[in-house]
Amino acid sequence: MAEENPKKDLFNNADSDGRFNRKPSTFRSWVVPSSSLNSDSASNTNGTSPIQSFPAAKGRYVLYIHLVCPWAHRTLITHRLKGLQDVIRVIELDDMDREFGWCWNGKGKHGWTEDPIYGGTKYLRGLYDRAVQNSGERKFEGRVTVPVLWDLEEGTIVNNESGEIIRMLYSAFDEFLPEGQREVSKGGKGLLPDHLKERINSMNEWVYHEINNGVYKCGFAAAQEAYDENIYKLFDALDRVEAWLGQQGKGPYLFGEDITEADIRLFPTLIRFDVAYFTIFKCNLKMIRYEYPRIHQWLRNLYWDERGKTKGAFRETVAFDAYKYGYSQATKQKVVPAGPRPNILPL
Ligand SMILES: N[C@@H](CCC(=O)N[C@@H](CS)C(=O)NCC(=O)O)C(=O)O
Repeated sequence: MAEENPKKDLFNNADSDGRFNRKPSTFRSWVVPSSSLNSDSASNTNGTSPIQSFPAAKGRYVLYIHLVCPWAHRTLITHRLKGLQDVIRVIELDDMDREFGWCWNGKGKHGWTEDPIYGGTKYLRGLYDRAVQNSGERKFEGRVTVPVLWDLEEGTIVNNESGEIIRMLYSAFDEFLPEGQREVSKGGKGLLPDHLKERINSMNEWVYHEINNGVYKCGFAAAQEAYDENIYKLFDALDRVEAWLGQQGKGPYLFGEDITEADIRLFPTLIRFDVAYFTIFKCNLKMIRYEYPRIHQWLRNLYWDERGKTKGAFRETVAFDAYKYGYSQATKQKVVPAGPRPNILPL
């Protein structure tokens, strides 16, 4: 049975030295506002697929996600925060097969058992194959990851790098949104305002390496040295966020009064922390709820949002039970932990 004895086990996440190394994403094109479309293609720096510009359009693009994945989660939060529900359709994968990867297994709210757009395949891999077949290859040979921004018109993947997808969602589709929801109308209060861009970029850098990806370097470590090398860096970085929130003074968000990209990128990791990374990924020197009072407050402000700033974009995209199950599955543990309870404390 494939589940018992896969030819290639996708749940073996560490390299031969026991370390987890996240590979660069393969598809790196951009959707741009239709008015600024430039037909030139530049060659890609990582030598994979060429970088192209795709015109923004309503109903043309689809975002494929899985609720467990924190990288997909940031795209889902942004999609919801921006109010893009009628512009970009979201399709949820509901399971992971050890040999063939992300799939539809009838467990999602729609009960899909195959790709709801093209049919014929139950695996996201089918879409990756379709994307490369358009450029003459037979099969996609890299890692099949979520999120994916798919173009229905050209039948290809525009981009599968979450950090880039969220940046497209901030403003590329604004022409289809009411004036008040456009990034430009928000001035200095947008998701990535000019005056904060440099500081946000520099925070992204360490948060990505030490926290977003740091939890994976601990959780997928298959050698003691690999775990030891990363666990202290992770908690040093969390200490740094705790101190950061102290210096910010008024908060309640990482850069003050308004939600920015920095919050969107940190939230998916920290909402999973106590319920999955602490228990299943052995990121267990401290718990957010007991040992990081400022981070805990920041997290609950976003989740419970009593100020009406989030439009439910954070809380309604969270799936605690899926995290407990999904990370247990990804680390080949047969038993799913029950706690901690509650999944998140009230404000
Ligand atoms: N750089 C990518 C990483 C995405 C990623 O690694 N997603 C994971 C799920 S959390 C995945 O699809 N893993 C499947 C695999 O590597 O086989 C991004 O940020 O979009």
